[in-house]
Amino acid sequence: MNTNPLPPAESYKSSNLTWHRSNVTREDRYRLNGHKSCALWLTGLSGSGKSTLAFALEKELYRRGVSSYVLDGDNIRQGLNRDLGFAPEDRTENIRRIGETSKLFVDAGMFVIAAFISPDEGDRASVRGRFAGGEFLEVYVKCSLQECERRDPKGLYKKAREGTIPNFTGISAPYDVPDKPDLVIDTEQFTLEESVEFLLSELGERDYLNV
Ligand SMILES: Nc1ncnc2c1ncn2[C@@H]1O[C@H](COP(=O)(O)OS(=O)(=O)O)[C@@H](OP(=O)(O)O)[C@H]1O
Ligand SMILES: Nc1ncnc2c1ncn2[C@@H]1O[C@H](COP(=O)(O)OP(=O)(O)O)[C@@H](O)[C@H]1O
Repeated sequence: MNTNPLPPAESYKSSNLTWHRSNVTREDRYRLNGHKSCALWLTGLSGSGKSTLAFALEKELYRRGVSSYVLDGDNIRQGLNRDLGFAPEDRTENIRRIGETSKLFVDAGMFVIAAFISPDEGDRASVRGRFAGGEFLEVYVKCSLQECERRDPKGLYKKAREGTIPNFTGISAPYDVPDKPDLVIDTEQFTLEESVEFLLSELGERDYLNV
């Protein structure tokens, strides 16, 4: 199994590096956990339902004895990525770091549920490129801008319309609708429970939930 696609060497700031292999294989970790691992990458507008869906799915996986962990934009930006803002280059670095973090979780044999707007198709493709086939599923959390703005769970759209939040995705910054997502969850069509059930059944059918 190809577990380590490496980024191009010219992108490293350091030289004279050696890759150290673990004595524990991916298959060892799968056997220990009783399931495989995968990154579920949730992308969508603010208010589309990424966080709600991510944490509901995490809870259901937990109930089924499956190890998973949510990486959520709002949370990560208060810790690991607190040095980053919302300019395009900051978003790119945000997504790159989360892609690398997600890869560590998958290497460790866990499911990672990454909930980030991740508006740029190129940034999302770069993350996908860091994973071996089958280790990464892009999930488009689909919801119209109109409905996201109606929900406005944090009052951010209102502020963005008033001009107090610059570079706000969907209002004053772009969102690239995924071209070929692996899965689509339309949160205007399906309830939260239906969406979680759908994701669980997809993981089951794709044979991730056993060894
Ligand atoms: N300018 C601007 N644009 C978009 N979002 C903003 C902005 N400022 C703050 N927020 C809050 O930050 C959350 C998005 O962070 P992400 O790390 O997911 O963004 S990105 O992927 O780097 O585009 C986003 O969370 P979600 O609403 O859960 O998507 C907002 O709560
Ligand atoms: N079918 C649905 N799936 C997920 N969230 C929904 C759904 N219907 C309504 N909502 C609501 O939409 C809002 C989505 O907010 P949130 O999960 O923070 O989105 P995001 O993380 O994409 O910004 C929440 O208030 C949630 O209760």
